[in-house]
Amino acid sequence: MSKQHPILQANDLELGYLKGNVLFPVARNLAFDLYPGQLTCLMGPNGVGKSTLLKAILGSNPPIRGKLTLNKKNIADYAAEHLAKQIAVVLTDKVQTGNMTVYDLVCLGRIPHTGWWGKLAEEDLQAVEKALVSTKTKEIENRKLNELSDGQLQKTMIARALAQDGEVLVLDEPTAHLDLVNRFEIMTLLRELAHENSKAILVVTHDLEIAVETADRLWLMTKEHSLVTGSPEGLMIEGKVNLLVSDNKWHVNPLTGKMELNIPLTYPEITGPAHIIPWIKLAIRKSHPLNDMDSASIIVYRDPFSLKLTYKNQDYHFSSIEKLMHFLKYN
Ligand SMILES: Nc1ncnc2c1ncn2[C@@H]1O[C@H](COP(=O)(O)OP(=O)(O)OP(=O)(O)O)[C@@H](O)[C@H]1O
Repeated sequence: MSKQHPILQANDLELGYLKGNVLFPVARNLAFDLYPGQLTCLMGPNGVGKSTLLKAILGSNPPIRGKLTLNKKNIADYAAEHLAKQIAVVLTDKVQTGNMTVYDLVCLGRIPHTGWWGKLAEEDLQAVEKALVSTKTKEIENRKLNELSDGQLQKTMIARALAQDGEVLVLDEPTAHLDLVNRFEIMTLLRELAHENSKAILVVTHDLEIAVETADRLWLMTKEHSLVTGSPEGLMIEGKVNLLVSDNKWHVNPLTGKMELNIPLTYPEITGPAHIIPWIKLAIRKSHPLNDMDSASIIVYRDPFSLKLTYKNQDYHFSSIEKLMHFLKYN
């Protein structure tokens, strides 16, 4: 637990949209603390109100009721230009500035300090340089934005937000269009930035596995329970990550952190290397398993790989997991 004080705090928060005099409520009873030096991931099903919460934090959709403070002062009481110096944001929209270079875009992060037409002073140039170096975009600073891969563009957007040099960094699904390695890289980079630069970083993501691996805290947002917060490890141990799964067809496996179908199933006794057993269980789940599997047993042999299934007092040998799956499916 951080010894630092929370920078952003909410209590009894209610969020929604006013259209004329009609209120469309989205979420209520939200309470949270966001700490500097930590990476926090906000997760929840589509439409639950994550972007609405980000808009409230950014001051663009004020709460219907409740308290939302930045450094103990109501967000609603900040002038827009002052809030922009404190909170930097990376949204999902693609930037339409193809002809601009990485360096130019990162310089735009200084606008809250210099104004649109302001000249960059020495301190601004230093902030830009630091942002380029810490996001590892220095080596591509002269590249045009329309020549970048999605991963490079996302790092550049993060560099721009960092150059802004606020205490809080808010990102809406920064890994949505990225491949697996880049998703881990971006989240690891955000974790490093939070820890090394003492930033409070709040990321909306749907990627449970990566969030569990990289975040210091998770905020789980659901219609029924508003916001449940804690360390990923604690929420896994208590089974609370299952709050993300509203459908009773699925659950999060507490051993692997992965989503699994809820098939009531007893597995055969499986003997073999620990890292192979979950994959054999997955193969069994996908193969419409035989009756009485609990009385069966499977032994896994290595070098060369093979499997022995003992079922109803008969032994069956398979040289691959696919052959075992075929047997389970068609016998
Ligand atoms: N400008 C708006 N006016 C009225 N209702 C809105 C507005 N923007 C969003 N909503 C509604 O508020 C609810 C929450 O939307 P929000 O975009 O915050 O969800 P989300 O959790 O970010 O979803 P997703 O994971 O799909 O991005 C939805 O029912 C949505 O239709």
